[in-house]
Parts: sequence; structure tokens; C-alpha cells
Amino acid sequence: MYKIKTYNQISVKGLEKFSREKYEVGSDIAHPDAILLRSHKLHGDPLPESVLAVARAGAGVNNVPVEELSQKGIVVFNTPGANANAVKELVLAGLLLGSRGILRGVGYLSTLHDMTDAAELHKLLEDQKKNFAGNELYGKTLGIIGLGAIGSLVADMALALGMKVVGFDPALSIEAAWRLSSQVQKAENMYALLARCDYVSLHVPALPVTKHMINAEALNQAKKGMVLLNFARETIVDPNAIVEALNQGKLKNYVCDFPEPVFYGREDVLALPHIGASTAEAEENCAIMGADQLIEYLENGNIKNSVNFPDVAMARCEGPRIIFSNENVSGVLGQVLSVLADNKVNVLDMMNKSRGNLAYNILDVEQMDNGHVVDAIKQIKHVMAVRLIK
Ligand SMILES: NC(=O)C1=CN([C@@H]2O[C@H](COP(=O)(O)OP(=O)(O)OC[C@H]3O[C@@H](n4cnc5c(N)ncnc54)[C@H](O)[C@@H]3O)[C@@H](O)[C@H]2O)C=CC1
Ligand SMILES: O=C(O)CCC(=O)C(=O)O
Repeated sequence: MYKIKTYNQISVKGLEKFSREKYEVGSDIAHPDAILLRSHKLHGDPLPESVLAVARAGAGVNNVPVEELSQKGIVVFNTPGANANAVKELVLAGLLLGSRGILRGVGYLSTLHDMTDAAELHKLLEDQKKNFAGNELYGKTLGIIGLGAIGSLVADMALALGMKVVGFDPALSIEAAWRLSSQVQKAENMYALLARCDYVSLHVPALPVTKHMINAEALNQAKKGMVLLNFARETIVDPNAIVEALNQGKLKNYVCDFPEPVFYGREDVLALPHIGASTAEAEENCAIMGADQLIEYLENGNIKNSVNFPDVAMARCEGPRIIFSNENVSGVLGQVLSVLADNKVNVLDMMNKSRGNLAYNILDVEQMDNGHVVDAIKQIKHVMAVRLIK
């Protein structure tokens, strides 16, 4: 029986992937083989020794101590693209909220509830509506920083709205580049993008290198009256610099999924409670993808969409499978094969891949009755984790 510990509200559609015969799933599991979570911050939580894998049902893994888990040979997954459409649609709402007097208009109307004469109300509104006028998106320029799963969908959407789109992504993957419309213009650097855009939307991961990338210096370069949207993470922007840029009129509005106390009471900040991925569809997509990836790893040792290990998939031969991870130094696989040879364990098929400092290996063997072979592999220098899958 495999045990899965869950955090946060995980869609039932994903949880149903774990069959009752093989899995025990719940939020109070004591010795889990794997963890399935959304935004729960794992940093600082005591991690049970039993954990083999962590799946983040979502894109950002800044709530998971990936480096620390890598050193223990624990595989960390995310679910790339599974909630991208949900975020894209909220960015559309953000663009409209940042352009038109929608929220202020609704707020104004809520102050008029004691007016009972309809004709008088309509007359007043016709007079006052000038206070809630805005701008159209059509023909304006949207800058997108980070052109991955979400950024590329936002680009397509903006082009369909008749906007011009400028992008900046120095780490764009080849796969993401293929997805991107040829109508997206490439900015030389982030400052060049900020200088020419009416709207800028941030879609980069929270990393040390992206921390406060939107700071006072960056905002000084911005086109006056720009609307900035942040549906990525709170750490990407310096909130005090945002306030200063709003006060100076550099920014017209800041629309974000990450409220901060310094934004309270400001009409020019439209902050939402981190609901970019909060749709039934996105929650299902993420939970199903996360569950499928955990099942494939636990039952077959195959890895897809890990953020720390390489993608590895090998069809099973009949018989047991040994999987092990090790520091990516030479000679480890050779020593493991010697242990198998010494114990007369015949290897039928094998695969070895590496990513950065980590190497991952799958060996299908003819038979292996002897539990002490796994223990012997564990003792080899640089081996981090070993598992026998029957
Ligand atoms: N508000 C919400 O509920 C949600 C927020 N997010 C956030 O959005 C982020 C992006 O999500 P996806 O598009 O799915 O991820 P992704 O990994 O597909 O795309 C991220 C892109 O950012 C680029 N990038 C990295 N560093 C950069 C830099 N310094 N400058 C410019 N580009 C850079 C990468 O090359 C990549 O193309 C996530 O990491 C997460 O923090 C994601 C989903 C939901
Ligand atoms: O699970 C959620 O609601 C948060 C989604 C998110 O921020 C992400 O996928 O990075």
C-alpha cells in the first residue's frame, strides 16, 4: 500500500486517480511515500524519512525546498501548463479592470442605494459617468515578461484583442519558443520593454534572480501611465517601489494576485487573494497531472515533469525494477553493476540520465530475492536513494 499525504484543497478528480486497493490518501497520513500539495509552504516542516516524491499541483515550486529535497534524492514534480488558461483569463479581467472604471463605478453605485427615484438616479449617473471613463485595449502595447505556459497564452489573447505584444524572456525554452506567435516582438532587455509598453504583465517564476526585478530602477524606465499586472508572485516586485511609482503617476494602476499591507486603501491597486488558478478546471487539471506523475513514479520509477530530476521513462520488463539516484560523478553505476554481478543478479534493461548534480538510474533485473542487494547499493558512496519495485 502506498501512502499519499495531501495539503490544501486538492480536486477530487485527482484524488480519484489513486486506487483504493493500492493507495491510502489523506491529510493526516503519518509515514507518506509521497506528498501532493498546492501552495502549502513545506519549508521548515519536518519531512518524514519515508517521503520519496513531492508533487506540486501547480506551476510555482517556491513553496517547496527543492534544493534540500534534491540532496536526499527526493523527486519534486510540478504540473506545467495545467493551470495556465485559468491565469490567462484572470489576466484578461485584470487588463479590463486596470483600463476602465469598472470597480470604482460599481463602488460609486453602492453609495447610492438610498436613492429610490429611478429617473433621478439615471440623471445623476449620466452626469457622473465621466468620472469612470477609461481606455480601450485595442491598439495598445502589452509587454510580457516571461513567455512560458502562461505568458504565451496571454500573448495570443492580447493579439486576438488587437493589442501589439512585446516579450522578454532570456531563458525561453525551445518548446516555448515554438508555441509563441511570430507576431510577438522581442525586446532587447526588460528596460526596453518597460519603456514602450502601455501594459506589462509578469509571468516569471519566483527565483533569487527574479526577486524584486520590478524595483525603483526598473519602474523609472517605465512609460508614464503604464498599468502593471502581477499574477506571478509577490517577490517579483518591490511593493514600496510600486507605491512610489503610483504616487508619481509613473504607474496608472497595479493589478495583482498578491496583496500587501502597503496597498491597503489605494484605489489604484486592484489586489486579488491569489485566485489565478482557482477554477474548477485548473484545479482538476493540476490534481490529475500531479497524481498521474506520482503514480508513475511510485509504481514504475518513471519521471515526467520533475523540476529537479531528468525525465526518464523505460517500459517494464517482466520482473523487479531497481531505481536509484546518485550524485552525478563517474563510477557509481559501475559499482552498482558490480554489486549486482557479485550477487548473480542479471540485468535485462537499464537507463541512466542526469540533470545538473543528480543522476537517476533504472535497472530491470531478472530476479532478486535478496533484500541485502538494495542495502549494499545504499552503501555505495554518492548513492542518495535506492528502491526496489516488485
Ligand atoms: N496566480 C496564480 O495563481 C498562479 C501563478 N503562477 C506563477 O506564474 C509563474 C509562471 O508560470 P508558467 O508560465 O506556468 O511557468 P513557465 O515555467 O512555463 O514559464 C516561466 C517563464 O519565465 C521565464 N523566465 C525565467 N526567468 C526569467 C527572467 N529573469 N526574465 C524573463 N523571463 C524569465 C522562463 O524562461 C519561462 O519561459 C509560476 O512560476 C508561478 O509563480 C502560476 C500559476 C498560477
Ligand atoms: O494552487 C493554487 O491555487 C496556486 C497556483 C499557483 O500559484 C501556481 O500554480 O504557481
